[in-house]
Order: sequence, then structure tokens, then C-alpha cells
Amino acid sequence: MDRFASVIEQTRPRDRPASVRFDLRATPSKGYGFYALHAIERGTLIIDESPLVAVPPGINDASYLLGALKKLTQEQLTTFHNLHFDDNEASAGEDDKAISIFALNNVEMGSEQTHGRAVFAKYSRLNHSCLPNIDNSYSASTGKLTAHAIRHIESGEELTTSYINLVQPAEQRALELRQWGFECSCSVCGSRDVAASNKRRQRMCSIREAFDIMVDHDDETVDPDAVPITPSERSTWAAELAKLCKEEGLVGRDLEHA
Ligand SMILES: C[S@@+](CC[C@H](N)C(=O)[O-])C[C@H]1O[C@@H](n2cnc3c(N)ncnc32)[C@H](O)[C@@H]1O
Repeated sequence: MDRFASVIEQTRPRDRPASVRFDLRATPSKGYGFYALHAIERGTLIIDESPLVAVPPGINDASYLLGALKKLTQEQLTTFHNLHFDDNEASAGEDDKAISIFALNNVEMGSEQTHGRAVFAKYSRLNHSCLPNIDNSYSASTGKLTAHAIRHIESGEELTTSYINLVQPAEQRALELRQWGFECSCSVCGSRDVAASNKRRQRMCSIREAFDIMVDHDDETVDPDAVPITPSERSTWAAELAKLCKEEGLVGRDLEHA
């Protein structure tokens, strides 16, 4: 079985939450990606899976990962080795390739990496977008990562998530994504309207930063650098932020950063 056919085999419908269908295809510029086979309503559960391999918080030692891989079944190991890897590592030894696969495909489990990082058979196939249609949530009690549609997804649309904080201007997003080893070719970064989007995100950042140094007029614990703000000023700025988020189409977790 070639690499592509074997990947398709691993993502057969029986492994997915009932009734949501998507398939893995080559994208024009991002390697493989998942595409919806029908329209998906906002809020729909799309992926529900346990990690293939997980590394607990604070462990940076490659030997932990290599030891964990030894405990996988042959089928799981094949799934892991079929994930995206850096072409420069193609001729590297087995261990270096495994480390590169983990580095390029790992996902934070819980915010602030409370539960470490893991690689997933399906979720790790999602490409990044600066206007994603999927967000995830990790449950420590079930040990599973779930991914839901955060807006309506059209049939044929690519399923995408975000790897970074999106409330940042394009240059800062590009800088962060470069650490993941790629130049973003998502619909926002590749669009003719990138300048308008950038202006909105810059303004969102400025408002967020301003909120960070502001305190209520009647706050007793006054920080000398803090700028006093009245409740009416606060709500004017919050309304502007909400309007900018709506114009940008940013929903879900990104609102936390706004
Ligand atoms: C976690 S993998 C995602 C799935 C991968 N495309 C595959 O073929 O399995 C991350 C890699 O996908 C590519 N990628 C993801 N999002 C991208 C984007 N917005 N623009 C360009 N490349 C992207 C980059 O090569 C990145 O290192």
C-alpha cells in the first residue's frame, strides 16, 4: 500500500464521530489536508480521538518520545510514520525522523500545555489557517481531544485549525509560523484583502494591549503605569473589539486573545 492509500485507510468513516464525513487530499501548497464531504453545521463534533503518542509537560528529552513509540502497535507506528515530516529528514535515521514528525505534528493538550503535547492520527493532519473553521478541546478525564466546527463549513471546504494566537498582525503571525517551519498560505495570508485584515488585527491588538494597562477609576490597587478607564469607555472599546472580530470572522478560542 502506498503512503497516500495507507493514510486514507487510517481515516475510514468508521473511526469518526457518526455522520461527519471528510477525506484526506493533497492541497495545492500545504501537503495533505482534510476536506469536508458535505456541509457541516457550526458546533458539530468532527474529531474525537486519543493521542497516538503523548509527552507529559516539562519533558524535553527525546528518549521519552522514542521509548513511548516502542510501546505502539505496528499499526499505530505506521500511522505515526505516515504523518507529515521535513523532507530534509527523509534520509535521516529512524530516531531523527520520529523526532521531526513529533515536532511538526504535536498539539497542545489543554491550554498552557497543562497535560503536555501529543500527536494525533487525525487532528495532526489539519493544516493551519488564520481564519480556521475548527477548534479543539482536550479532556483530561477521557484522555481525548475533541474538535468541533466553530462556523458553518461548506461541502468541499478544507478543515483547518489554528496553531497560534491569531490576534496579531500578519508579520508576527508569520514569524511564529516560521518557527513551525512554513510560510502560511491560508486564505487570509494569500488574499488580496490581507492589508485590510492586517489593519483590523493590528487595531484588535492595540485595544487588547490598552485593556491590559487600564484599571477601573475606582480600583484601589493602583499600578503607577495603569491608565484609568470609565465603565462607558470600557464598553465602547469592547464593542469595537466585538465589531472587529465579527468583520474578521474570528470566533471561538481567538476571542480569548481579543
Ligand atoms: C501538522 S502538519 C499538517 C498536515 C500536513 N499538511 C500533512 O501533509 O500531513 C503541519 C505542516 O503542514 C504544512 N502547513 C500547515 N498549515 C499550513 C499553511 N497554512 N500554509 C502552508 N503550509 C502549511 C506545513 O508544512 C506544516 O509543517
